Amino acid sequence: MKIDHLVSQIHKKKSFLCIGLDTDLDKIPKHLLTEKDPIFSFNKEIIDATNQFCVAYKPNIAFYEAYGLKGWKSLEKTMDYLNSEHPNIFTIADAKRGDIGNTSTRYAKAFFETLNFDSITVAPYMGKDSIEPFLSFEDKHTILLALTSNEGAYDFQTKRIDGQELYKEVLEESKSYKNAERLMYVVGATKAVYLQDIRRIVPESFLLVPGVGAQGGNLQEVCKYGITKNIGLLVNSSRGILYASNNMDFAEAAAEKAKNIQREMEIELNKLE
Ligand SMILES: O=C(O)c1cc(=O)[nH]c(=O)n1[C@@H]1O[C@H](COP(=O)(O)O)[C@@H](O)[C@H]1O
Repeated sequence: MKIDHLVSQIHKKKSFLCIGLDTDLDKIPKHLLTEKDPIFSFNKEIIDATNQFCVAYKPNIAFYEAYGLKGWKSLEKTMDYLNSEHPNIFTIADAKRGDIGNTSTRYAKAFFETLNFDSITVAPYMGKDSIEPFLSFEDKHTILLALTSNEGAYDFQTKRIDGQELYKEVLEESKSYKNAERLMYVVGATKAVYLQDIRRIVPESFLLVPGVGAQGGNLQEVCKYGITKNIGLLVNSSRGILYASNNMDFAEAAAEKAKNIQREMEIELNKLE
C-alpha cells in the first residue's frame, strides 16, 4: 500500500488505530475452541466487528508460529480474508526479523509476497545490509525497531555510543539506506517523552506506537509529541481490545473498546484542523 493511501484512510475513518491480532488460544472464548480453526474464527469476528474503527491490523507472528503448521494456516487465512474483504486496511507482520542479506531477502519474500503483508517489523541490530533487502520491495514498508516499549529498551537502546543514544543512531543511520522512504519506526507508547527528540530526526516518518492499553502508554501524550501534518502515527493496542470480554459478546466488547480509542483519536485529529 502507498503511504498516501494510508493517510487518506486515516482521514476518512478519523482513526490511526492499529489492532494487534495477538490471538492466544488460552484467552479466546471457550465456545470457539470447538470450531475447525478457532484462531481464524476469532480473528474474523474481531475484524468484522472492528474494521470500521481502525486502519491497520498487526498479527504478531509468534502467536501463530506457537501452534506450528496449524497456526501458520490460520495466519494465511487471516491475511487472505483481510486482503480480499478489506483491501484498504494496512497490514503489519509483527515478525521482528533481520539477518544477513540473502536470508533477509527470503524473510521479505515470505511476508511481502507469500503472505502479502504491506509491512514487517525488523530489528536493526545486524545493520544496513540486513535491512536493505526488505527495502527493495516496492509499496512495502519496513518498520525498524527504534525505541521499544519494554523495560529492556534501557539495556541497549538508550545507551550512549560516542555521545549519542543507540536508538538515535539507528534513526539517523537508517535515513541513508537505499529506499529509506519505505522505512517506518517502532516507538513504544511508554516512551512518549522521547518523541520530541525522535521527531527532530525523523520529522515525517510513520511511527508504529505499541504500548497503549495493557502496557499503560497514554494516547494524548503520544499525539502531543508525535503527530505530524501527515499524522505519521499508527497506535497499536492488542490485548486491551481482543480480550475485552471472553464470553459470547467478545466481538461487540472489542468493537466498543476500539470505538472508544477511535473517538479519542478523532479529538486529536480535529486539533490539527
Ligand atoms: O513491534 C511491536 O509491535 C512491538 C514493539 C514494542 O516495542 N512493544 C510492543 O509491545 N510491540 C508489540 O505490540 C503488541 C502490544 O500488545 P498489547 O500490550 O497487548 O497491546 C505486542 O504484539 C508486542 O509484541
